Parts: sequence; C-alpha cells; structure tokens
Amino acid sequence: MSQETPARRSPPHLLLVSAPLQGHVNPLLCLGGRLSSRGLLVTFTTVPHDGLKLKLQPNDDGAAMDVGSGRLRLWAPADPRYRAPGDMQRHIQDAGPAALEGLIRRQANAGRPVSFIVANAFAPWAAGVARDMGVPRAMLWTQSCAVLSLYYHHLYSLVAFPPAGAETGLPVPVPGLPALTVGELPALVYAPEPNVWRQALVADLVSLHDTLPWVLVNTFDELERVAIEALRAHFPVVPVGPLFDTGSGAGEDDDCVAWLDAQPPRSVVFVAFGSVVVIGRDETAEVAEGLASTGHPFLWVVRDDSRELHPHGESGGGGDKGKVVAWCEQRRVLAHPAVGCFVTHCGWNSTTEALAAGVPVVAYPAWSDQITNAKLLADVYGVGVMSGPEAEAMRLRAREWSDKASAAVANGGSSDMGIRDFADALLSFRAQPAK
Ligand SMILES: O=c1ccn([C@@H]2O[C@H](COP(=O)(O)OP(=O)(O)O[C@H]3O[C@H](CO)[C@@H](O)[C@H](O)[C@H]3O)[C@@H](O)[C@H]2O)c(=O)[nH]1
Repeated sequence: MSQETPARRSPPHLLLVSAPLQGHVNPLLCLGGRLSSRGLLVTFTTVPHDGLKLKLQPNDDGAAMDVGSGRLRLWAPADPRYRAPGDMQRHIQDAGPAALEGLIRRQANAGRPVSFIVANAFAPWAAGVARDMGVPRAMLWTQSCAVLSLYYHHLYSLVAFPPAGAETGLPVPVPGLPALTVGELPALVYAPEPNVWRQALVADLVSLHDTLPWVLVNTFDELERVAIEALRAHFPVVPVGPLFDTGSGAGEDDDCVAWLDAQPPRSVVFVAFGSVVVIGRDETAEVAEGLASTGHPFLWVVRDDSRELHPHGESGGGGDKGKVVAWCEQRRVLAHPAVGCFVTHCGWNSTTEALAAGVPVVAYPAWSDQITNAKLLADVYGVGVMSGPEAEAMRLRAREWSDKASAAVANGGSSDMGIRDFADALLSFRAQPAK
C-alpha cells in the first residue's frame, strides 16, 4: 500500500472586485471573510477614497488580515480624489480595467494565479476584464432580489411597464413581487439617459447571462422566497445574506455607546442616511424639527460632507436630548437596547441591518432602490414606526425577522448553505493561465 503523502496544493485564489461605495464594499468584504473561512485564498480590491471607511489597510505583499471568521488580502491602487460618486464611477470605468488586468497578471507572476472573480453590482468593467482574460466569474447583487427582478423585467420587457412620466399610481405586476406601482419602482428604471449608474446596471444585467451559474444576492430565503423562486426561472439566484457579521463594518472610535448607555430602554430615535444621500438645508431643518417634536432622545449621523447643511450643530436641535455624530458603528448602535426606532434612507444594507437587529423603522427614502425598500419595509415586512397602537406588533415582527436573519447565516442555515455550495464549487476550480 502506498505511503505517498498527497501533494500540498495551494487553495484556489478568489479575487473580489468592488465598486468603491460603502454599501457595496461592506457586503462583499463579509462574503470574502465567509468564503475564506471555507478554505479559499481571497483577495479583495476596490479604490479607497476619502468617503470610504475601510478597516483593512491595503497591501500588495500577500499579507492577510482578519475579516469575520476568515482572512483576506486587500489590494488597492493609490488614493484618488473625487468630487462626487458619479464622477468616481466614470473614472473607474476608464481606469479600472487596466488596473485590474495588471493586478491579475501580478498575482500569477507571484505564484497565486486568480482562479475566479466575484465582482459586485455596478462594476461591470470587472466582468469585461474577467471575460477577456478567461477568468471565470460570478456577481454579487448588493440590493434586494425584488429590485433585481424589477430591473431585469424592465430591461428585457418581460412585463409591460408604463412609460416614463406615467401616473405614479399605475400598477406594475412582476411575477413573485408584491403589488407595486410606478411610484414605488427603483429610480434607475426611469432614469433619463445618459446616466452613468443606469449604464453600469444595464451592463451588469446583460453580463448575467455569461457568468458561471451563480448570481449571489445579499438577501435570505426567508425574507424573499417568492421573489427568489420566480427569478430563478431566468438565472440561478443564490441568496447568501444578510452579509454583515464581520469586522468589515465602517467605523471610527465614537462615544455613541456611552451616550446610549445613559438613555432609557427603547427610547432613542436613531437617524442615519447611509454613505451617499445628502439631504438639503431645508429638509435637514425639517428633520431636526420633527425629531425635537417627538420628545424622544435622538442620535443623528450627519456625515462631514453634509455637516455644513446642518442648522443646529452638535445637538441637532434637540438640546440635551440630541446627539449628532459624523459616523458611527451602525450595527452596534442598532443592537443597543436604548434604540427604539431607526429613521433610515432605506439603503439595502441599512434595511437588512435593521431587520436583523429587530428594530422598527421610519422609512425616509431618497432615490435608487430605497423607494422600493421603503415599500417592502412598511407593507411587506411590516416593521414601520415606533409608537401608537401598532408599535408592539411592529416590534414583535421586527424580532421575528431578527431571528430569521440569524438563522439564515448560522451553521446550516439557508444562506450558509448557499455560501458552502459556492465555496465547494470554487474549491474544485483551478486557475487557467490568464489570456
Ligand atoms: O454612520 C454610519 C452610516 C452608515 N454605516 C454603514 O454604511 C452602510 C450603508 O449602506 P446602505 O444602508 O446600503 O446605504 P448606502 O451607503 O446609501 O448604499 C448604497 O448602496 C446600497 C447597496 O447597493 C443601496 O441599497 C443604496 O440605495 C445606495 O445608496 C451600512 O452597512 C451601514 O451600517 C455605518 O456603519 N455608519
């Protein structure tokens, strides 16, 4: 009988490519942590900039850092300065392909050939590089399955959408989705051309058909089962969320927790509008007035890029009761027992983080998918507002979602199984020489 020791082979190398937006970087980093904990070598790349909070330090020397239960390497080009997200998106579309191609070649030269790429939505140029270099790839869709389905049905005219400018109350029946109207559709459905985000979205959707058979979605089966099943008629949807249990979350040292510790249970209104939305001066003043009129203590995130719009400085107009911060550890705040409700712009990460924390929300959507997410939160997930006769029922429903979200990503849960299947498939991959 042979005593031969099996040859030690390095694990397949997965490269993750993210659009440099907080709401996209956070879930892809988390996915990377989970996949690396299943035995893959994982490298993450994005373009750092002033508005993006990254806990990992970029390096190009192969050293890995802890992310959740796994370890990742982060590679990032030099820090450029952008005036606005759309500006950044244009620049990356132009400069990204050559940078990514260089990175893939350097990895091969260093003995770590890239076996597989996962690019998240709104980085279709990465899919183009993968295709040209013969590297297999998949996509992580960072919004809800419902929104993916709406965009897909619209692009391919699978159901009749009213034309742009149609009356907002007209119904838009899409298989697997709740009853929606024109006014509840995600903004890019009717965005006037040319729109850099819509162009990226269309390229992403078109590329779905030449990816390998996984379209990973940051959702979970228990949350969107019917939408997921219906969309599987068109391509293989694999729910892998909610994606946020790692150390990837943005954050600086802040004194929010100490402040929350001093507040009564379930009393605080937490207000945050994500990493992109800026509300104007008048709207900011109205939000301040509304918060003061509740009589509740509140914690309000006003990012540095919109601080000049704020009329009341550090107290947010709430005197001793209000606290304004430039950024916070949102998940830690949502998990705090003093938080009674979350006034959110309904970005998809904030939506799933609120559900997972079991915190009722006041929906305050601005654009993109947020309008649809607000509808889902209020009418489908049933977790709107904080006081009044409905409040207790809302809180109970919020707690149920929290349990379901935890179960989905726990050992053997629906999303955990999706990640395991995906990791197993990748582990059977070997890198082909880049073209
Ligand atoms: O003070 C803060 C504020 C935000 N966050 C985190 O930043 C992320 C924000 O993501 P999200 O809630 O999705 O909002 P945006 O940053 O606005 O995300 C963009 O990307 C999302 C995913 O594609 C879309 O759903 C949104 O509409 C789009 O604006 C979340 O993980 C938050 O926990 C913090 O940690 N601290």
